[in-house]
Amino acid sequence: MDISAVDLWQRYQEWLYFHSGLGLYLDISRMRFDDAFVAKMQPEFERAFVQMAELERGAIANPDENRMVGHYWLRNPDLAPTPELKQDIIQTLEAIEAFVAKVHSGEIHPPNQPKFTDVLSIGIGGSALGPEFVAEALEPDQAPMKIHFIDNSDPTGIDKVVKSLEDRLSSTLVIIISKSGGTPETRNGMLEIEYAFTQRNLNFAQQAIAITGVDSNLDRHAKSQGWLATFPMEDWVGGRTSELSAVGLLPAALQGIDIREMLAGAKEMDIATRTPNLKDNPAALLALSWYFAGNGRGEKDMVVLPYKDSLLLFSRYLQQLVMESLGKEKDLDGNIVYQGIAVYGNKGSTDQHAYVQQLREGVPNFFMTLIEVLEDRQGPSMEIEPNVTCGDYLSGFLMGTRAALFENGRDSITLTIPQVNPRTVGALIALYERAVGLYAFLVNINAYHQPGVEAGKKAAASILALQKQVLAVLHQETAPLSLEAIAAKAGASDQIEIVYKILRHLAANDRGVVLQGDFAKPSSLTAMISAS
Ligand SMILES: O=P(O)(O)OC[C@H]1O[C@](O)(CO)[C@@H](O)[C@@H]1O
Repeated sequence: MDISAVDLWQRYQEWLYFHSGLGLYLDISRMRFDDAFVAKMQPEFERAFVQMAELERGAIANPDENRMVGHYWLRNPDLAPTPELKQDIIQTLEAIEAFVAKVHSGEIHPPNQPKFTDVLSIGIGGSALGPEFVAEALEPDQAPMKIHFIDNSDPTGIDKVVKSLEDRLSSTLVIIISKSGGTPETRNGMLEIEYAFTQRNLNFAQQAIAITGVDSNLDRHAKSQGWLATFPMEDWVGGRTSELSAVGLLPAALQGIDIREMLAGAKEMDIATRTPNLKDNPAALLALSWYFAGNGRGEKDMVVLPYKDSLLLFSRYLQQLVMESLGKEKDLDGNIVYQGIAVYGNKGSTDQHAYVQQLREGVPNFFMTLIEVLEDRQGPSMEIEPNVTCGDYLSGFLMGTRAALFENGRDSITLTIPQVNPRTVGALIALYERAVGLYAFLVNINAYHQPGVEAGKKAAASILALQKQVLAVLHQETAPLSLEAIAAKAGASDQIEIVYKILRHLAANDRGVVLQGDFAKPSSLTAMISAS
């Protein structure tokens, strides 16, 4: 499509979406679809709008897990399918606010300290990415509490957090977030921090709270240990759509972020994205663009570049939301489809000095989403050059990248918000949640399960079970054994490579295992339990 500047300006105006309440613009004019494509997609969208309305009314939209999908109810409890669910949502929100007020006032405080000073949030995936994104985007200058995260089973990462908190560990409120209440990384983080508390004679239970599914292992553990509080994570809220449940709201409120405004922004966006009319529905416009870019098969990656440092983690947040929702082997009819859209990005203009070279000139396997924030900063800016500020440069870089990409046949979407604030962040979250939901209906997949992740978890569990067997074998021997012999004795002859890697890891960590031989030739190695 070779288009003149005048026609492009026309196309821009024809496709521009503007939400006056939020001051949000969506521009898909630089996606090169034509009218025939839109006409072809129209009936597909009509179907998707009907399916979406059913989902919001409480239909089982996650057939595998036999669950409703209710994150939309969180910001408008009146939509909940039963009065009980509505009441639960309202009560949880009120409980969060009451708890946070007591923490901020010092009514709830750690033993021997007048107030909690810090929050340590331990969780992974959907139980971390939303709170991390929001903390980075919205942390107030004078936050009443500073937040820290553990979102991995990496001992060095955990040590770093503990070290940074050291003197304030005694006034740190620890939140363990896990819907299932059984995710190993989160459990490990909890045990490590509990240990750090014990070593310092601190009482973990009196500084801990849990956000988890009712009656999960974590819920029972927290209650039996007398933790400060527990907050529910409803089974109809998926991890990656949980930012506006207790998972995201409690940490945000503790940091002094206005969570009612986040909910209000999301609610306003939900209303806009419920419109069953393609051109008036920003989520449908996004889904249309994604479908066009990747042929409805994810053939192109979604690069997300917010031109605002505080939105740095948005692409990481979207990576889970989009890829865990859309990355599926089978469609709803059981056909093999290998669906998905790969998402990556950090921020502009920083990334222009990294990989944008390839985007402009290299393999054209992506489409871009540029996120623009109209307000440069609060207060006036100095002039870098006559009549030019730093923010003008950032804006110029964004427009320049958009133009340079388009010139070279690379499509882009531009999303513009007036400011990064709780309302616009809530709206962004809601916009992408709905776009993912609509796109999933278009390509006929279940966006609300994650069977692929389970396979990795099971494999990891079997490796740890094998490690125990390997150690048991070694403890029965006094002479060094070859890897082959160890694997055979552990009943895992077909797993010799894993046995080797387990032993190499144990040997590298003073775990009582000695490996000897030529390290360039693993088959020459022998292992034994060290003498000491
Ligand atoms: O909140 P949980 O149950 O600990 O799960 C954390 C994350 O793990 C996953 O289940 C994938 O392993 C995500 O979907 C989820 O957000």
